[in-house]
Amino acid sequence: MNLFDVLSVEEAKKAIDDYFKFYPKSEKVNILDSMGRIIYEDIVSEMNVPHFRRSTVDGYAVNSKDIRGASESIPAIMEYKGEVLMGREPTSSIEFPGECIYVPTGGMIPDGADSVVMVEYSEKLDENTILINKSIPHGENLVEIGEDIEVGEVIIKRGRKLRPYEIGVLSSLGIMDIQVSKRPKVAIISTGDEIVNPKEEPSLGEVRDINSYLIESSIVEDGGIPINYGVVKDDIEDLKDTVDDAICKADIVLISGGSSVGKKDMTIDVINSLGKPGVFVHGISIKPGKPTIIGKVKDKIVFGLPGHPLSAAIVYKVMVKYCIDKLLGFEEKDYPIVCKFSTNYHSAKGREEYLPVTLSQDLDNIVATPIFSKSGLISGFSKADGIMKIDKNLEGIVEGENVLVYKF
Ligand SMILES: Nc1nc2c(c(=O)[nH]1)N[C@H]1C(S)=C(S)[C@@H](COP(=O)(O)OP(=O)(O)OC[C@H]3O[C@@H](n4cnc5c(N)ncnc54)[C@H](O)[C@@H]3O)O[C@H]1N2
Ligand code: MOO
Repeated sequence: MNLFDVLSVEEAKKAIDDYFKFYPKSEKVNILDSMGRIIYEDIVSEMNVPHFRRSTVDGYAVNSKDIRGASESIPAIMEYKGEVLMGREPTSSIEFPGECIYVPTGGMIPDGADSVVMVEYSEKLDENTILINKSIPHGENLVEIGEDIEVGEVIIKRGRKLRPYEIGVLSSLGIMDIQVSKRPKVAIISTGDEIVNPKEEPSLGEVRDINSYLIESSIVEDGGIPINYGVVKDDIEDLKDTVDDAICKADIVLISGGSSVGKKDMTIDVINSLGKPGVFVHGISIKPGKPTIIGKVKDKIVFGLPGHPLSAAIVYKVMVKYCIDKLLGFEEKDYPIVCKFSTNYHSAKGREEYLPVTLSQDLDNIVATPIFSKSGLISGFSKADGIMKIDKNLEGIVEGENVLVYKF
């Protein structure tokens, strides 16, 4: 890899777009299994919600003209025409002038009424007479037909990540099954003679596998299905067989470690040996994560992630998630928060830098404080509240400057 040949993040994404057309696939799920999934098609309402006029209070349904000017000293005298039962159609309407009907919260408004006076502003004079001592405008305390959702309205747009609110909307429309994007399968292979299963006690020179756990969890968080191959030692034939198998089973293949220039760094050779065009990116101007590899084999995208855990995590977030989102048909709208930076910081000009930060609140601002961590260490991210992106054209940030932080 030549430092002068590395691509910017945007150029690397453009290269991915040139080599791949990702098409989301869909499957049908029950709405209770759809939390966090990406909806595959627009949901158009076939009905009005509510489909009848509904009271939002316990009170008397009236024609607002009848109680115009009513007050405690001069109440409106109304004829009581009975009550609406919950969940039932009213058995009568009200006539103008002078009639009212009792309606419970959520009850259907009888014809002839245009508003509901809360029961607190009424007094029962006798079995047939109600005094109303408050004037309210037309439309007060009721929900009109279609006020929530109108027939023909696109109520959930394709590509939205489903939250409890959308699932509530779907149930209000009686839609119990929906098409969502299929979860992309993402294979993760950790490489390195020194990497041992975390259940084992590492000898001197060995380290426990972090990356396949870190990346598997990230894949789950982002809506993919992880296929974890665990650790493969630095044997080119073993690695080729494992990557070949992963290419058949997964939509995206991640190989962690072996992306740099050491004599056992064999990711490039493995990708190139399995099919054309092979590797098309080696090196991205990003910190951490520079020695990233991206290739294409049998129409599948294969990433060589740098072995350092923080580098692998950043490259996953910036590049791999980009592909997962495309396979899901999801465009994340991520709104960073504006924070004051707590110190002076010299950044790597020419490389887009990602810096973990902790957040705190002073009198006027949210303050972002960097966590100085080497990319080979893991604990930095677990202490961080978010991550800050420093533009590749900046030489640094000065204390008190506004910065944008993406919360974890
Ligand atoms: N001469 C150069 N050396 C290095 C360069 C360079 O440009 N020239 N780049 C450095 C950078 S930056 C990074 S990042 C790393 C990337 O290295 P590799 O992708 O080849 O990864 P390894 O050498 O296999 O591992 C690096 C480091 O990370 C540890 N590691 C690997 N996998 C795991 C895992 N699954 N769990 C926990 N830790 C893991 C590994 O033990 C090494 O310590 O190269 C620099 N070198
Ligand atoms: O790119 Mo390395 O990922 O800086 O540590």
